[in-house]
Amino acid sequence: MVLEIRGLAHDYFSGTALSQIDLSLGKGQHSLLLGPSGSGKTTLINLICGLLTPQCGTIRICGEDMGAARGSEADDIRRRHVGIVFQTLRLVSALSLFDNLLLAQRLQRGGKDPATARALVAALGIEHRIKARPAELSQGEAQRAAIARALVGEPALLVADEPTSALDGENMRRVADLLLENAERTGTTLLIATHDERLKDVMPNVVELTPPGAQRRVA
Ligand SMILES: Nc1ncnc2c1ncn2[C@@H]1O[C@H](COP(=O)(O)OP(=O)(O)OP(=O)(O)O)[C@@H](O)[C@H]1O
Repeated sequence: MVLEIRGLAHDYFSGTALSQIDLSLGKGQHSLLLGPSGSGKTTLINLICGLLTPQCGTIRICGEDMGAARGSEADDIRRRHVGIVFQTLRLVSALSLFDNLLLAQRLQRGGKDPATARALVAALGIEHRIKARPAELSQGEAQRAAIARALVGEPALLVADEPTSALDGENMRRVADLLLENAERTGTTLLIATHDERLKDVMPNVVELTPPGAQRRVA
């Protein structure tokens, strides 16, 4: 299994954010993590990425125990196995699009592979913008750059946080297709966290997340 979550729960001082989450995704499987605002999507992503420590339950990524990992150990598991498309994209503003990709490769793989990075930007239709800085990109180009940055290290698991909520129907479809096509091309397992119900039409495998207390389906 690329991602295996069992009995995961998380409380903040303000109350319970997640309770009894079970989720398994194998290589190349894709799933939508669908839930309204406050249902715990970001909390779950942060737990999967090792940015939060689980209070209860287990998280394994490619067989490695992310839930028990601490600090640099969690960073290391994330770097080796997980690509993340953040809602706010988080490209490095001082670097060109291409240098953002080479930096991500170096951090994730310990070396650069310009040919792979170039092939990816070509596949995403932004090859002509590789020298541009993030501020010079359109919103759609920046979004594709963020997808390229997340995929360029060839992660086993790609996690995308609300990649489409701000987009109109046509662009929602484009971004979803880009994520799916590129994840399929690289054999990457894909988890999209969103409250955007429109994505149900594109990704049939849905894990519903509702504010704590409700039942979740095990994928
Ligand atoms: N750092 C925190 N401290 C206390 N409570 C928090 C914290 N982060 C989130 N929460 C609470 O936990 C619950 C789940 O929040 P979370 O951000 O995971 O939900 P979400 O589904 O990602 O929401 P949104 O779609 O609005 O981003 C909410 O009730 C939220 O108020």
